[in-house]
Amino acid sequence: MTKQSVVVPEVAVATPPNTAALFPYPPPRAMPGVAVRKKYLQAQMELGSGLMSGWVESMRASSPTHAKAAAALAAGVDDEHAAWMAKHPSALTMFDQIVAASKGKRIVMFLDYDGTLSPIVDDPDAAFMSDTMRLAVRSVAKQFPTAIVSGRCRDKVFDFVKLAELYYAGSHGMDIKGPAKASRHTKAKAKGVLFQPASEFIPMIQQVNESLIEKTKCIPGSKVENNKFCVSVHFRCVEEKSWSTLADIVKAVLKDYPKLKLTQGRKVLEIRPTIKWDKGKALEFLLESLGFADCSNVLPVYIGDDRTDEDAFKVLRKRGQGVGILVSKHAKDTNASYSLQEPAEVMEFLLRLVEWDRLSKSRPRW
Ligand SMILES: O=P(O)(O)OC[C@H]1O[C@H](O[C@H]2O[C@H](CO)[C@@H](O)[C@H](O)[C@H]2O)[C@H](O)[C@@H](O)[C@@H]1O
Repeated sequence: MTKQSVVVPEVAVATPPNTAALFPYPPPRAMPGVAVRKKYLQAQMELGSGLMSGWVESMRASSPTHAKAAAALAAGVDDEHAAWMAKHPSALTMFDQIVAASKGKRIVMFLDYDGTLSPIVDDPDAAFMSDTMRLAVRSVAKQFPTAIVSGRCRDKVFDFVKLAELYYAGSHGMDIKGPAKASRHTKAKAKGVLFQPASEFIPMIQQVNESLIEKTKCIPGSKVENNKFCVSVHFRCVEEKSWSTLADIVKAVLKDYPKLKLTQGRKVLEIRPTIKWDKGKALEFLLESLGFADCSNVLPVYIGDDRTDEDAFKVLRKRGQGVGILVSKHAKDTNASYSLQEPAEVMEFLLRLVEWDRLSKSRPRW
């Protein structure tokens, strides 16, 4: 399988069955105010404008647990949230409509890790998944081909999930591997799949990682994480007054590496190769590997909580196919159609899906 063989289909956006009356697909944009503000912040980040205030504002916005977000909520953003929920209804409430859309189709599950299968915690090395969540994911993988799509490096996310029957796309999709253990979904060609479109960047990422470790030592609470094809600089435990200094340091290091770019996740700055590859491309690659390129009889379900998951939600919109579910307690501009509040709800959704599939005798089997 080569990178060239991955085709981004230019299909018209269609409406999945049984959902149109309730909410349009693709879903309407979230509140204009939020969308405009996010576009402004994104533009600043993408242009590398040097407007450090923009970076810091974006860093502040990177987690809605921030005191200002809480204050905004208290100040009556409830209506805004209700409006957002109407546009991105709970995947649990809309469960029947979601499964109705899968009639005659094979479901393929894509699951982000941090914030989706495990709760967000201060220490990235302690983001463990519960045993009950692991059992739920294992049950899902028995019924449907299932992939974990994470910003973490593949080995690390595997160490957390510990399920050999899954597909893994680590480093924001830049490191894809098929199941190590056979399952009834494992076709010979899909099992062997291994794709690393950014291998040439490994030495550069290693250099940047070392340089960042050295240069961020002066910022208490910061943490640099080597994710093999990308690097994460965490600021969750950094005092807010030091955020702009941290952003300055990261940007100064990156000046010497024009082939790397800076993006942002939940209280983390992410350094990635400038190649056109992301979680959305990984989703398409995996569907193709599973034999679903240009197929209408597949329903990809993608669940994620972060900005990087938006690339996958966008792909689903573009295909006019599939279900994007954002994990968030707060209103966010998103391309997902549905929402779930937290990992506990993700688990409930997965278990309902498994139960529903078991009881649906007429479902296509692998
Ligand atoms: O794509 P994901 O699986 O969601 O990975 C994205 C990043 O997740 C991790 O960081 C996030 O979770 C940490 C643990 O809860 C939290 O401390 C941190 O603030 C979050 O940003 C991971 O450590 C990063 O390397 C991933 O890029």
